[in-house]
Order: sequence, then C-alpha cells, then structure tokens
Amino acid sequence: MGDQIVLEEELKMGAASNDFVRHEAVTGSNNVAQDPDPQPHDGLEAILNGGHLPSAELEEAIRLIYGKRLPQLAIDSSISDHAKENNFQIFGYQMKAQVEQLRRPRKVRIAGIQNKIVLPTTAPIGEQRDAIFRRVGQMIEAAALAGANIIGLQEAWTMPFAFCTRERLPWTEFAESAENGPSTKLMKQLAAKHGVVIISPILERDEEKDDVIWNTAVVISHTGNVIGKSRKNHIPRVGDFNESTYYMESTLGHPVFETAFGKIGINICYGRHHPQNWMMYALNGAEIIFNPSATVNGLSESLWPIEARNAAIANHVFTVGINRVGSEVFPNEFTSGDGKPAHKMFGHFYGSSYIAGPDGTRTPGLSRTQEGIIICEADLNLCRQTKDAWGFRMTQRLPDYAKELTEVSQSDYRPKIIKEI
Ligand SMILES: NC(=O)NCCC(=O)O
Repeated sequence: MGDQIVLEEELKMGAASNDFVRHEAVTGSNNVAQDPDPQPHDGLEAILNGGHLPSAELEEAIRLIYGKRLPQLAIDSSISDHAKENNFQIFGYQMKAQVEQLRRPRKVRIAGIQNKIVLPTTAPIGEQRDAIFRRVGQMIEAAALAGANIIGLQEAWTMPFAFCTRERLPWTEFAESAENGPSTKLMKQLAAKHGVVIISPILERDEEKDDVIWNTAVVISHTGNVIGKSRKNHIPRVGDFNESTYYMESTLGHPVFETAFGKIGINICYGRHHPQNWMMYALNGAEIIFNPSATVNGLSESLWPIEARNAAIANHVFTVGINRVGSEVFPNEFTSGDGKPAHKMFGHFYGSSYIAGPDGTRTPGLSRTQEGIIICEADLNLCRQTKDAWGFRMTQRLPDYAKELTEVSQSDYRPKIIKEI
C-alpha cells in the first residue's frame, strides 16, 4: 500500500504536467491550423461503450470486431481508482486456452503502456527525460501491482518523437547506452523490485562502438539484469518520420529472448508493415511479439488494427501493439516535403494499443487520446493449440519461398508475367 500512496502523489504531478502540454499543443503559435485532428475523438471503444447500440447489437458488434468478447481480468479497485484519479486507463482481459492433460496452463500477464511526453519540448532535456521517467515509472508500478509479468513500453519512450525535425542537437542528447544508461538503470530497479520483465525501447548511443545511434529495445529480466537488446530492422521513409537521418537498420537480425514468462521478440514500429519481420521472430521461437510504435493519424490508423492482429494469426503467436499518444510540438518549424506550409506540430499520436492472440481474437484498444495500460492474461498454450489447428507451419512451404525469394532478390530478376500472345 505504501507503494500505492507514492504512486498516487507522483501521478498527480504527472497528470498536471500533461494538461499543460495539451494546452500548449492547441494554443501554440501556428499550430492550430497545422493540427490535422485538433480535437481527437477518444476512439472506437468510446463509441461502442457510449450506449448507442441495443445490447444484442452491441454483443454482435463486439464479436465481429474483436473475434469474441474476452473475459475481463479483475483489477484491484485501489489500482483502477489510482489510474482514474491520475488520468490514465488500466484495462485487463483474459485469453484462455483449452485445458490439456499433459501440459499445465502457461498463464502470463502481458502489459503494454502508452504514454505522452510530460513537459514541452522546449524544456531542458534532462528535465523532459526525468518527467517522463517519473510518469512511466508510476505506470509501470501500477501495471506490476495489477499482476503484469512482462511490460512493454512504446518506441523511444524516453523522449519526444523529434525525428521529424531532422535536427541533431538537442534531440540526440536523449540517446543513451542500452547497457547502463539512465533509463536502463531505472528499468533494472523496477524490474527487480517487482519481478517483472520490461521491454524498454530507447534511442541507443553505442558508446562501445563508434558512438553511433540506434533505435533499440532493451530487454530487462525479472532479476533486474539486461538480457539483451534488439534493434529496429526497418526504418521509415514516410511522412515526417525522418528517422533515417539518425540511425541505420539493425544488424542484429531477429533475436528472441527466453524470459521467465515466455519467449519474446520485438518488432519495432515500421517493421510491422513487413510480414517477414514478424515471421522471422516467430520462426526463431517467439511466443509473444511486441510492436513498440510511434505513429500518427492520417498516416497509419487504418493499418493499425490489422497489422499486429494479422501477424498473431499468421505466426501462431501473441502480439502487442503499443502506440504513443498525444500531440507533440517542436520549437522550430519543419516541412513534410509535400508542398504544404512548414509547421511545428507532429500529428496526433493515436494510442489505441491492443493485444492480439494466435486465434485471431484481440482485446479492445486503449484510448486514442489518453495514456493507459492494457493487460492480457494469456495462456501461451494457445500458440501450440492454434498451430495444431491451422498448421501454417506445415503448409507455409518455406523452402519453396526461400528459393523463389532468392531469385527475386537478384538485381537481374524480372517478374514472371505471362501475357496472351
Ligand atoms: N516510428 C515509426 O517507424 N513510424 C513510422 C510510421 C508507421 O509505421 O506508422
């Protein structure tokens, strides 16, 4: 309970700062006209839960949208009250498997956390970072108190998503060592204190090797040790996602980490558009694949509910889509290379984090506008059960595709299009 009182105090501070950022975002000079979604809707779940549908139709809508109505996971009222008072959501669901005779259920509570930046992007870098540390630290505490075993954070959670600016300083000051940088130190403490695995996606400065920067997810064991790291395999060159200015594609391949709670892989953001990326983590043995993201409305929202869910189905795994939330305003104008006026605001990061199961069911999403924690108690036996039922591993004909892909990837390859003569 002591923890929870600290949590409450600190969360109040975080919520107050967040309101400030939201206010800045909509009133700052030359931003109002540029914000494509100045008053974002809270999302599908707010519509479904808004009492618009008679109960039979609501049930049918839920079945059609999510696959089925998943049983809710009971969250202690002291935790959900804390969350409400401090302006973040916390929801839990269960994805069950059939009972087997020879294997015990392998229940694991998987959590995803979506957060906003706390201070304006004009604040000193150390202060911005520490304020985010406090807020996310508090949300991790809440997730752990709700029984989460593996907690995934959003892409580059320690900083504003400043890559739109193409400026180096001050943003590259957020980069830190994956092994012993400030966020890793904090995550190690929290992981050991609560016995949870944490996936901490950061901007990495490889201090051991040429000081280069990477987009990296650090995996911290429930013991508080760093198990390893995975890096972003596909770097976007779309819209304002000017990330190729800062870092290169990973050279680490598709590592899978065996944690105390299951085998996990991390497919960072833009990698979710690449089915082979998900597939390689699954082929390397992942049972849960996290997709820490930062993406905005007007670009990817129609893709978001489909991609991680489809990957769960195609690969017989659980997937966790975690997206940043809020609007971020930068001190200097930048352009999007589309002939439109220069602006200071990156669009609206629409949150909507969710968890999907190998059987194609998914949890409802978190809000499009609010910070939150989504938890799913998943029985990992469902991976093998679905594999046995659908058998994609037997029917996917990998050797044939390997041969054809080798041919297609040669520069002199020409598509085999057969035309009527
Ligand atoms: N962070 C990132 O890779 N965003 C690209 C946009 C998207 O993939 O939706």
